[in-house]
Amino acid sequence: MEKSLVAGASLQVEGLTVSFGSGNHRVLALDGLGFSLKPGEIGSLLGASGCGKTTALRAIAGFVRPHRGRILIGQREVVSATVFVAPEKRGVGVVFQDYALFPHLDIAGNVAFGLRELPAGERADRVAQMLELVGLPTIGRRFPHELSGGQQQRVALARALAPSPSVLLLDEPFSNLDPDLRERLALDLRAILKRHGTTALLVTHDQYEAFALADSIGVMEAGRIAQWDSPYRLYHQPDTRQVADFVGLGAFLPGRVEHRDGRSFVQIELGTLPIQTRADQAMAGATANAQGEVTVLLRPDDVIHDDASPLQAEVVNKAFRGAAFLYTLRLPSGAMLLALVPSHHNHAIGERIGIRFGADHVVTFPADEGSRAPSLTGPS
Ligand SMILES: Nc1ncnc2c1ncn2[C@@H]1O[C@H](COP(=O)(O)OP(=O)(O)OP(=O)(O)O)[C@@H](O)[C@H]1O
Repeated sequence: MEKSLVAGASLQVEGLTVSFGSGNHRVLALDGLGFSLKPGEIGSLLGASGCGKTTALRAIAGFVRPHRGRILIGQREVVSATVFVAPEKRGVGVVFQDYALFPHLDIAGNVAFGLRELPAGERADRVAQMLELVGLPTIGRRFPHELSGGQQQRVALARALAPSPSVLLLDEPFSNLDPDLRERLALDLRAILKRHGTTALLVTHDQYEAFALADSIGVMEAGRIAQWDSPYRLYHQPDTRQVADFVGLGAFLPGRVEHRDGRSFVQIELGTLPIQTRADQAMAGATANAQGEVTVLLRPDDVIHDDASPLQAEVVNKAFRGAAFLYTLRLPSGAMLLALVPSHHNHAIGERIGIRFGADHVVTFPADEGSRAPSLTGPS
């Protein structure tokens, strides 16, 4: 029977500041970074290259000494103005990008590496338990070079989990794997971490990896958190245009906020969109200029294909996504839009199709300045 497993601890990071170099060559890698994870929660730091993700992870692990800030693991302060606990005393496990398995040790030897204090019998039980947990119960006698990349990644995870770390840190653990395997392993890893009750922090620049794995995601910009939220809210309610740009696909269209009969609306080329929630209303109020002009974010799933709609858009491009097509559409004004349409609606490039707005929320940002054209966003 499976032994009861130790749940993770909370992780609290406050005002973490790290810089490298000096004088003109000084780089501020972390600029007052703050966030927290509850015991058993999986968080992710997501951001473009150079935004400070790896430095954050290394500071939590204890490989980098911050200039300012505090880190608490559970109730224990591991970093403050007067405290610096050595990496090996923090109870933190790390899974690196390249797995870093020991080539001369077999798989059981690798997983047993952090268990030297346990008596041999208990150690063997724990290794078996961990290999079972990651779905590789029979490979203990093989060597790392005899395993696939995905299997090596699971062994690295088993090794990191074996000493029951209070917090597990994962540094782009899937980046060496092919894209199909990545998302599947991210989902498997989430199930394993949840079963184990491990608090974990993943750093990645791949939003789909973060979406598949994390309960909460912090989008980082220039060494700080731009928005810390659930994957759903980051996608549907981004606080800033930069976050909207970084997370998910979409289009930015010009709009105008109007008020009638005590209700607010946004007028865009797709029609008049009622602003339903107080949060959306507050955002529209805060972002509109004196003329009421705003920029409206439209995700591909906000745009519905409807043959009966009077608004027609031209198919400019299409990408088959299995269950759906991602269409790039040109509106009569010339503005571009993305639409996710069930794949039995197979339209040719150049065809005109009816569309309408189909979301229950409206996300607005300050209006584009001058000649800046409406644009598409997202990695694709
Ligand atoms: N040891 C170092 N010495 C000098 N500068 C460093 C050092 N480590 C990181 N930096 C700089 O600090 C900034 C943040 O780097 P970091 O590696 O944390 O970013 P990242 O978001 O993890 O990027 P990537 O996704 O490319 O790994 C970058 O400008 C980087 O060049």
